Amino acid sequence: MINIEQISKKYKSAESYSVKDLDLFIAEKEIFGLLGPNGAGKTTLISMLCSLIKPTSGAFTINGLNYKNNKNQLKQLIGIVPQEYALYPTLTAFENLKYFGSMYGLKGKSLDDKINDKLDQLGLLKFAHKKIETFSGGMKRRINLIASLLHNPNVLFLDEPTVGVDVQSKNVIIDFLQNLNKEGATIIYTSHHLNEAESFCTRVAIVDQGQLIAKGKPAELIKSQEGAQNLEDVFLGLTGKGLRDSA
Ligand SMILES: Nc1ncnc2c1ncn2[C@@H]1O[C@H](COP(=O)(O)OP(=O)(O)OP(=O)(O)O)[C@@H](O)[C@H]1O
Repeated sequence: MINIEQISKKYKSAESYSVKDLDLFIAEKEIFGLLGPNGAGKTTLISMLCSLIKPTSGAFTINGLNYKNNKNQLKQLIGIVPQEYALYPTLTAFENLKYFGSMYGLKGKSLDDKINDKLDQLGLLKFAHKKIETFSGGMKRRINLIASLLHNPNVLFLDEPTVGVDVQSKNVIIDFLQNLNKEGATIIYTSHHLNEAESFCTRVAIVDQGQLIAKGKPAELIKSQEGAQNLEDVFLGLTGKGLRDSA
């Protein structure tokens, strides 16, 4: 249902491509992990799929919709959880979520009920009327997650949703996403947590230097690489052990 064909992105100020000629198909109801070293192009790819930036060339469709002709329909279909918090620190959690809901035309009691329900599911109901500036990183990430799905998106994109959060918050987020998936949502997420991806994802793709270098079910990838015990072994085998710093 997500069909990506020969997609490439070269930022105006960049000398080389951040994503190059990438083909990928993601089926409905998958939990799909995009993995890769720093600077591999994961955020760039996800940002194109969310129509936040335009591809330099190539194309993609989500449920047959394309970003050139169906931008508004795509906006209703997808939810986006960015890496950075997009919350107003001096407003309460509830006020923030009311604001995000209103951007999708949601309002009234049905919106309030939905916000309370999601806050409850993510263990935050008792903090509903506290200001965001008093929240920990893990709490803000969970609010960010709720903000992205008040309009019931079919497809949820998450850019490193569990980075910098404690184990408890991480488990709550993963369980919550697994439940969403059971209810029918397709989930595409980027991560550096390979153990997490190994157990959480139905399939993963490993991206390096803007190109897809492997894809498949975690167990199949592990089996296909000699000596690999886990996804981390596969990842290091394919991407090498060198640092990927750049500036
Ligand atoms: N706005 C931009 N302008 C120019 N170059 C960019 C821009 N955004 C990203 N890049 C470059 O594109 C490449 C891919 O970056 P991207 O953020 O997509 O990687 P990533 O896999 O998400 O990395 P990380 O794991 O560190 O988040 C990098 O070389 C980065 O420096």
